[in-house]
Amino acid sequence: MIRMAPIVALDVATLEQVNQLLEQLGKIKPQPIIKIGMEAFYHFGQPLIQQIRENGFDVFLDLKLHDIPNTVARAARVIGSLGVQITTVHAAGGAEMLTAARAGLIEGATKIGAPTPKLLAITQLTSNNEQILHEQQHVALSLPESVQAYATLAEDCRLDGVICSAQEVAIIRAVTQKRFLCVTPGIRPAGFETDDQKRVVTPEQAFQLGSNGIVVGRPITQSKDPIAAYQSIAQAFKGEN
Ligand SMILES: O=c1ccn([C@@H]2O[C@H](COP(=O)(O)O)[C@@H](O)[C@H]2O)c(=O)[nH]1
Repeated sequence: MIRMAPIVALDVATLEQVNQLLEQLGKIKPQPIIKIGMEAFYHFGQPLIQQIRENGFDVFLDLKLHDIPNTVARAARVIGSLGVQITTVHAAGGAEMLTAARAGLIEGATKIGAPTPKLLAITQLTSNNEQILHEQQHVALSLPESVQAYATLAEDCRLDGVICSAQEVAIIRAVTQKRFLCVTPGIRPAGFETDDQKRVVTPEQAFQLGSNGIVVGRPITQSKDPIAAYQSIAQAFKGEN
């Protein structure tokens, strides 16, 4: 089974913070994968991706595309040409949108002669729970059923995997091929604040539950010692690059 090194979510607001974290994380071997989300990308854009790649990190560009198929295909084409390793779309966009995202990504990557980034579908955000699903989204399925249905849809559209909570990995494995990836945010080492995350697990639990990769932000980036925080999480998850 693929076990990636923990992915660090670089959700910070200033270049000073970015540079400090990259300098610290650059000392770790194997180097973590760096996740650029909306905040960092909207602030610093493509030059930041370039900078991170030049520093030898793999990049997970987490822009969670969700729009009409044509718009998503065109955006994915751009993302495919950026040389990133992983990117995301919302499964809720439906089959036509997911297929368009994949096609756009392949086109963009082919244009620059790079490998096509892994495309992962967001199932249900780890900040959602049953109550939100039923009372605000008016979804009749249970949360695990909804996640499982989105995983099946993503696999049918030939995506590489999904973003889910490690709590749902087993039910996804029950209906997907072995190579299908389950990458899991909502990670909190024991004793940490859960913040806005609802479906949380510890790094140890994520490993036991069979997650292919964990995404960790605040427990590392807001730590007084990000290197020690990363290392302790990496030891618990036992990922590789
Ligand atoms: O369902 C999802 C999808 C994406 N995320 C992203 O992961 C990190 C988690 O950060 P923490 O600080 O460890 O909570 C963040 O960038 C989210 O955008 C997610 O949490 N859940």
